[in-house]
Amino acid sequence: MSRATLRLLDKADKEILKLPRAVKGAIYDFQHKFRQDPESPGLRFKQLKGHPRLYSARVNLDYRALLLHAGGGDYILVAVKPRQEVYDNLDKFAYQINPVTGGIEFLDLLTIEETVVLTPPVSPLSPVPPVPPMSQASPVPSAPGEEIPARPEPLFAKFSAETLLSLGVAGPLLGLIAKITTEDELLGLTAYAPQLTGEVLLALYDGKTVDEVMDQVTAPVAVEETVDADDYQAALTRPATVVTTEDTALQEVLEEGDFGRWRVFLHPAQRKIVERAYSGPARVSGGPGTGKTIVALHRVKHLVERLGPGQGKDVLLTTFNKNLAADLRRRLFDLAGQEVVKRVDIVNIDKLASGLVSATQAGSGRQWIDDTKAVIEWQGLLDELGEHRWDPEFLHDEWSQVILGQGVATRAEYFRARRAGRGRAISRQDRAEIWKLIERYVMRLDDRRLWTFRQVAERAARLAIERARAVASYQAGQVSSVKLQHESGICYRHPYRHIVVDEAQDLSAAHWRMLRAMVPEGPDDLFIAGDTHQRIYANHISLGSLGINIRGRSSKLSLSYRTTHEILRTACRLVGEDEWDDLDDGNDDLTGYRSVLRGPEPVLTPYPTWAAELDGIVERVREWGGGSIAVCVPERQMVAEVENRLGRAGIMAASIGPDGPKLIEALVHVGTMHRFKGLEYQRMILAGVAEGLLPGRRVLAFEKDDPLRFRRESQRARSLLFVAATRARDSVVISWHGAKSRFLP
Ligand SMILES: Nc1ncnc2c1ncn2[C@@H]1O[C@H](COP(=O)(O)OP(=O)(O)OP(=O)(O)O)[C@@H](O)[C@H]1O
Repeated sequence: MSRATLRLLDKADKEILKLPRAVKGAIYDFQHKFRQDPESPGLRFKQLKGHPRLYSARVNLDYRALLLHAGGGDYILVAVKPRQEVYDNLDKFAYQINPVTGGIEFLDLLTIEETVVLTPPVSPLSPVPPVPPMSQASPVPSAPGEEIPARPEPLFAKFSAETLLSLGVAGPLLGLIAKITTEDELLGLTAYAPQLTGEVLLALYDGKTVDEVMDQVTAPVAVEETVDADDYQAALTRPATVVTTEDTALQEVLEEGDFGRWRVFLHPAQRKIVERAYSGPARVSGGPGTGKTIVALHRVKHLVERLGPGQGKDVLLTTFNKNLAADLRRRLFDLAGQEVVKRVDIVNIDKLASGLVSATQAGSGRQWIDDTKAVIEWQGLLDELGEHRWDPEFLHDEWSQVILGQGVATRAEYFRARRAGRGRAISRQDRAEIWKLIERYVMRLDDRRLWTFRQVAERAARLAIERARAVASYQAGQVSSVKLQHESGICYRHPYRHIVVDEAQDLSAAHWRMLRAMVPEGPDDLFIAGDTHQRIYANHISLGSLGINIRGRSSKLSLSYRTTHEILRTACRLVGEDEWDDLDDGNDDLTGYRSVLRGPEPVLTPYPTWAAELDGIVERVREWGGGSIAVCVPERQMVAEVENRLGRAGIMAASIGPDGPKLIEALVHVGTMHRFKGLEYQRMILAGVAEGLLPGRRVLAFEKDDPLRFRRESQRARSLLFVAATRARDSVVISWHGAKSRFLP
């Protein structure tokens, strides 16, 4: 017989991971032999009685692999079980093409029933030892005269079988679902049920209506075409069939356990976004932990593979800071290997801008400063001038966002410039005054040989635009290639064929103008991942007005893979009822944002003083003992205070700098909320969440005089809190001293 393909089904790995080491080793040899020739006599490959598509094959003396035949030479590994268990339980295996999603599903009712009977631990991912199946559990006999307690109402009694099926719940599980009465039983079921069944049931259990579940959970993964219930070959190619690719090393998946799952099992909603062909710029949004970064990485791999062999760096992958860029590089390497990484420029946005500018020698001999230092310079200037009408942050934002961001070059242009999202309206007279102050400020920076990153980005945008124009003239045959001698070398094409952006919500207008000019307009040019609820720098932009038209090419992810349902619910309350933009001229919200993970409720703890709160942090860290722990605080000097207090208690702590944690192996990482962008911890303490700290006193000062600005700054403070709370995988503690922050429930 000819060679066969073998893919691993999502969730099958969870049971396989619990098998004895020797069996896992034998699976390695087995898959190799099977791919070479399934009919090889040693494999004892045979169809299982009563299951036209289900086969067994020998892994070793005692274990058999269960394989689902998808047609031709294509097989899916759905389970590995003790030999006798397979033959004794043939009626406990079921498979289908889900009529709603068109994806292949395998149901190991044996494992599911075992898990449901036991009241499992809180997390559905926790390993569960086997116990007798539900059908065999006998009711406890009651003593004579003792009242028989009423059996609780099954959780899903009010939903008809038709309703559940229309939402995509797997038919073979309906009988068991009808018996479920507790949350623990439900979590047991969702641990091994097909993904959509679990998501639908948990959403209903959490109180969503059938219509909401249809819109938010089912519709995003439903297929448009009519599903042929027997065409497994067609089903195999659909995003809803969650399997490894044919060439994935199964052994690696099995060895890495949960850590490697993002590489091989994309959620159908994620896979659709990764593989779609877009006619222009596309954007993916979604709450924290929904896998936007994972999707961006898979998208890069997809684009590089589609480009075919080549030498150059055709794809740019960029993000907000250096630390995140380093993480993207590591992950892309894990996902796609060196050959793909070689084709991708992975660099944070300011480095990309400064690289362009340095190549032209512009700004040489200058020191480049960040926003914090730039605001200090503003303060210096205003003090010298005795100017009190405008505050330094306002002027810095006005200059950065309106003037540099839009490439405004003259006073006249500034009078006409759009100030969308900048808060209070300003008069013509105000603009004239502000323009004068900005001229003074730029002169001050020049005198001091300083350059802000905002200026660098603006210069980079101008250079990229000039270069794009030159390329266009060359391509139109108007200029010879010799004339195209650019400061950074000869350019006869745009620097990149595709650009993928992560953490898009924090890029400035100048960054976007630069990126737009670095890739030719056309199919799949820009792929943008971000969440405006997590915007922690003051960059409000509208992609459309910057030449990036994402209309009709936006998608949203809503299932969090990171945080538990409980943390997510609290975090959403922190965000409040405000309106959030969608990076364009519309609004975004967190509708449908959910998690199938369960855990303890976040703890909210008041303290009388900061000293008492510091003691509380020490106690909590001691109680947790280990795992990855972080403490985040609203202000910089509090970082050192937490670090010192932990140090005095003999707990090794390290602060998080602009390039990430200074000592990765420290038990506790401590940082300001800004530093937690993109990071992930098992347990988090959010300390100092008090009025006057979050929102800070500076923000509170605007409450009366400038309500628009107050709203904007409060929104940013809320975002900080939201980002911090959603870094935690398992537990969150929020504490404060004095009056608790108005953002807390
Ligand atoms: N399909 C998947 N399978 C397994 N794990 C996943 C999957 N998608 C995402 N994850 C995991 O979920 C976590 C969050 O993913 P990711 O960082 O991509 O989310 P995000 O939306 O970019 O989050 P944030 O907005 O908070 O930065 C990561 O640990 C990631 O490995």
